[in-house]
Amino acid sequence: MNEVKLYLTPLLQRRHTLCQWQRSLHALSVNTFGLCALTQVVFPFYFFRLRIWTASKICGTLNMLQPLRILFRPKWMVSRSSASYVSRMRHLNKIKEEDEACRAALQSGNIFLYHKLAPLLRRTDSGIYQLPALQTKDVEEILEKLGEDKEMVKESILINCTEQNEAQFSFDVGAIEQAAVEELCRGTFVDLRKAFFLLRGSEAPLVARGQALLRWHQTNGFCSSTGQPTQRNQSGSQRVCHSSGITYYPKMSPVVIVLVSDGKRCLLGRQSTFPRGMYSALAGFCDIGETMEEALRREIAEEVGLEVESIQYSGSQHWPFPQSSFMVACHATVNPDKTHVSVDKVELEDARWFSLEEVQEALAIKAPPRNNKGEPTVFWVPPSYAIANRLIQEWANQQHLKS
Ligand SMILES: NC(=O)C1=CN([C@@H]2O[C@H](COP(=O)(O)OP(=O)(O)OC[C@H]3O[C@@H](n4cnc5c(N)ncnc54)[C@H](O)[C@@H]3O)[C@@H](O)[C@H]2O)C=CC1
Repeated sequence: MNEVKLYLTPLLQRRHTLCQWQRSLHALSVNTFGLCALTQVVFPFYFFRLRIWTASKICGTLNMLQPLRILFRPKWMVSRSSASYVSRMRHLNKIKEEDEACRAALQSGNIFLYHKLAPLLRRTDSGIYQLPALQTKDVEEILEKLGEDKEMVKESILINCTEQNEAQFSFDVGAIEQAAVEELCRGTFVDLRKAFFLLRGSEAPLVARGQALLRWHQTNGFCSSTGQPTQRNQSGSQRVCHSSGITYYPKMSPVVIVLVSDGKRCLLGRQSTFPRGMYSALAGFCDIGETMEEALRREIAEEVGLEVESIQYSGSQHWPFPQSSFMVACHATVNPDKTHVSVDKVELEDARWFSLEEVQEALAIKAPPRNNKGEPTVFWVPPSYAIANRLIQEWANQQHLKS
């Protein structure tokens, strides 16, 4: 039930980003070259290479003159100085692995506060919500002011590091009175689902990552083999049971999410727990030992009784609700002569084919109109931060280019 709430207020605007156009052109180029063979998956290597090619088409011919080696690099490696990226990743890895280095990094690092897994947000004068990054000494001061042991700050969990190599940590103050911390920090602890709507850019994935790590530590305090307490390393990248020697690492459950098309329409489904009128791409957890392609084909067969003919990788996303999932997003096609949908009513309330016009209308909705009970009254799709939205947007762009 909670899961549905994240879709209630789609505040963020959908943007036709360069990436989306690149992906659309990429998809079109794949079709043009007749590469819709059975079970075709575009691996990240090939995918990124084509993305760079399509970006060059859009931006003019200049990029085409880049040295060939650039063509084999992902986009983020092209747009950034690789030296700074490499040094940042090496620095991050060092503080992740070495306790002493991590303790030193914490002294000058940034800390994001959570209260019982709800992140602290601060509203700026211009009404924008931000994730306040506190310094370690600030957090120590807050703890002391509230009569707590300032050493508690050492329980912070490493999340990432900034472009300036400053380490970023998450720290849960759930044992302390919420209002007192909010007052001292001039902020509010907000449920993560709401925070996802309020934050912009890279702050949403960052806050989700911080929460996912805190949640994992809070629920993995004991060894499942011996029942003994597990001990974390300084960065929080692992927990060890010294009795059995077992090391535990934070985990994500792989989920495949797929937008099925018959060439002209796309298939969307809804669960009974979704808000009224909302349809999404079909998703399902991978079974152990399955490949992504096997999971995708199985889920589509189980949920809607269709056989997938071709698969095209689109992208991925860490999804923190209700617990960490690793969403692998794909487009898939079915034979246009075999499109009869038979819905598994245990899994889905409904699934049906939608035309480009219907999808475009749904994508244009910022916030669905509601009846007097507050229920949406039209067909709408998940908000832009969900990878389902990206798949639907990509499909619509591709259809638009085809027509
Ligand atoms: N980011 C996005 O755009 C979207 C994300 N999702 C996410 O994808 C995931 C899967 O979607 P649904 O299948 O609709 O979810 P669901 O929550 O309806 O789960 C379906 C079934 O999978 C099983 N299950 C639950 N947790 C599992 C786990 N960790 N490993 C293996 N099996 C598990 C349970 O039997 C459950 O009934 C959910 O976490 C959902 O939040 C779904 C749609 C869009």
